[in-house]
Amino acid sequence: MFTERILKRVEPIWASYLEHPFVKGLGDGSLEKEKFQFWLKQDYVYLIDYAKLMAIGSAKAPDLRVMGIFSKLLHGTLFMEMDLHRSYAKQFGISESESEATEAASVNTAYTSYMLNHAQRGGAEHVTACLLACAWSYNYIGNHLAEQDGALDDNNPYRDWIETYSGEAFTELMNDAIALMDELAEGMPERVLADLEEIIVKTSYYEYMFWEMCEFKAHWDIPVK
Ligand SMILES: Cc1ncc(CN)c(N)n1
Repeated sequence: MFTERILKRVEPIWASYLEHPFVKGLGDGSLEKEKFQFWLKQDYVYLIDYAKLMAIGSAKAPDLRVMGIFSKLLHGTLFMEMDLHRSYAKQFGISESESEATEAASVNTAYTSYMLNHAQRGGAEHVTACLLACAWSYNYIGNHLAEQDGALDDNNPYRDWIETYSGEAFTELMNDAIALMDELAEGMPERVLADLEEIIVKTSYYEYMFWEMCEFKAHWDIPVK
């Protein structure tokens, strides 16, 4: 299976997320509120562009069934995953319009532009490669954090985050994305598989950079005089 080969390649990158202070802070509840608020707003606009990937995937789908899979992923992003953000935003005093109007920071812009560029230039298999690390690595993080002592205690403010990304609904979407990747990669020449692998590795690096961006609340921080 193509995704088995992928997992071997990206797991060391994903393991580094578990050591990242932002991710550790989600797990033990020590993450500063301001850093989480930064993630919440940046991730909201990230997910708007991420959902557009699936709309592109639907348009490029080889048949109605695959079109339906992209559409399910799109619906899950807008109305399941983003509900988590809306619920946290309410808790943290951020309005929906403020979240939606957030200016994407530099790393966020680079990451979504990278994915949308490859999705527009390639076929449905490239679109799927673009969205895979995002879904899969959050589930990987959610599952690891859920196993940690105290992570799911009532007094961890990030418990809902961990429960969502390790939960059944998100796992189902991730499994759909993995199965779709394997199906579309089947029979593709090595040249194409190498391109797909490159996209998944690069998006995995972008995932790390996104955590780093949120840890330092980095925006477009160039000291212009
Ligand atoms: C940056 C990022 N990467 C992944 C996910 C999980 N869909 C997310 N919400 N945000």
